[in-house]
Amino acid sequence: MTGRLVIVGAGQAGFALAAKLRGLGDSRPITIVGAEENLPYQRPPLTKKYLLGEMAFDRLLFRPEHWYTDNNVEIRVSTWVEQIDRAAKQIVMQDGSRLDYETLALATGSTPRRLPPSVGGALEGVYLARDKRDADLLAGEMRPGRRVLIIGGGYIGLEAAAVARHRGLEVTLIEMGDRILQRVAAKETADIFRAIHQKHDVVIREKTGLKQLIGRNDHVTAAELSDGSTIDVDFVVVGIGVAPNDRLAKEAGLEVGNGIVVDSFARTSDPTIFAMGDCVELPWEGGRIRLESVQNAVDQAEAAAGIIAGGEKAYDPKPWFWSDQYDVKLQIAGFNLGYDETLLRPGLREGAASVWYFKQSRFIAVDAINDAKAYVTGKKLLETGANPSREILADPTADLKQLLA
Ligand SMILES: NC(=O)c1ccc[n+]([C@@H]2O[C@H](COP(=O)([O-])OP(=O)(O)OC[C@H]3O[C@@H](n4cnc5c(N)ncnc54)[C@H](O)[C@@H]3O)[C@@H](O)[C@H]2O)c1
Repeated sequence: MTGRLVIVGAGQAGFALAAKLRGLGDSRPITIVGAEENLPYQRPPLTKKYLLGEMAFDRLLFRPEHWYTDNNVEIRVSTWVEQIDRAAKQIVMQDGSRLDYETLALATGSTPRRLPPSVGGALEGVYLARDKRDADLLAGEMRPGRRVLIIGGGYIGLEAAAVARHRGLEVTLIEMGDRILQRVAAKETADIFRAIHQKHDVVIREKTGLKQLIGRNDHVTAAELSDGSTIDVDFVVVGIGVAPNDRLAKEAGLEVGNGIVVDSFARTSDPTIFAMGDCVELPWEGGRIRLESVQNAVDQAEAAAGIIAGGEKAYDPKPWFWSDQYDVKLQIAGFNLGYDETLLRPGLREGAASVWYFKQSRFIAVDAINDAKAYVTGKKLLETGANPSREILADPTADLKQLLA
């Protein structure tokens, strides 16, 4: 029988790899090792329905416990991997125990950036929003009338703001960049989301960073902002980005850039070690990128499963993302890296719109806001490589179907 596949990381990518291999009929022994105490679960609802209390944790699990036994997938939770011993083909746990592998897969994900203790990051009442534990702690703080400061105007910050308003909290969100969503979306999309949050009484302060958090008895009570103002707060949510978990790979001497470097077959610089998901840097249009998304974790892991099982099909990323805030659904198809032109298309229904991205006149991505038709059309165009007519896009009464003719 083929030797053991060890998967380090029990998140979306690690689970998808094991599930796909079994789906392909591959029966080699598999062990998934994860630092969290839970069976693998979906993270996106943690800042949406789970945080709102509208979804029980059981519904977040990818599979119930018996799936792992039924499929001969050993799962070791609450287990921290300390080192990869490539010479011995073993991983080394924190307690010194070792596990042999024939093939190793690193699906270690990413870690949220923390506020340094020098600015009050270690005070009580300062939360991240990454895993179930964070979401449970945050949910306990979300009571009507309380004042929350959200640091960071990315998806974490905006989704947390929407939940907090839903729960009746007073919300201030600060973004140190020129505008919210600067890393991930165009100005037009940011303008729409700023207006939506302002309509829901979120105070959004852009070009405003944190000077320091102030505490009493070790608990945060106020925040001094970069513009010299001070606001009183009951607790703080930090959503200031993530960094790839590439330490194990780096220390094992694998090639690491902005994440673990892999080829289109999810292979690292060691042919017996694969890597996938948030922790990797992968080939993209002649360069390399890191994609932080569910789509990438699943699709890359599934492509890697094909390779591990003996196939030859390379991973060709087809990025898509989504975000839910209030009653607004943002769906993104494509990846807007390096865009030099955008087109805002108002939707026919109130509150619907789409932002189309171009790079050197080539269509590369669309943000669809409450506009499923724009999303589906954009996705299809990207699949076929067709360039949409600007005239049709710019005419809100034109049927997008024409673009696919
Ligand atoms: N719906 C979704 O797709 C979704 C939802 C939640 C999280 N995520 C993912 O989770 C990861 C983390 O999200 P995120 O929102 O933390 O990251 P992000 O990098 O997208 O946004 C962080 C924001 O914080 C700002 N910032 C950084 N330091 C700051 C400071 N000291 N003061 C004020 N602002 C500061 C940055 O300028 C940036 O705009 C990302 O990969 C994100 O895409 C995705």
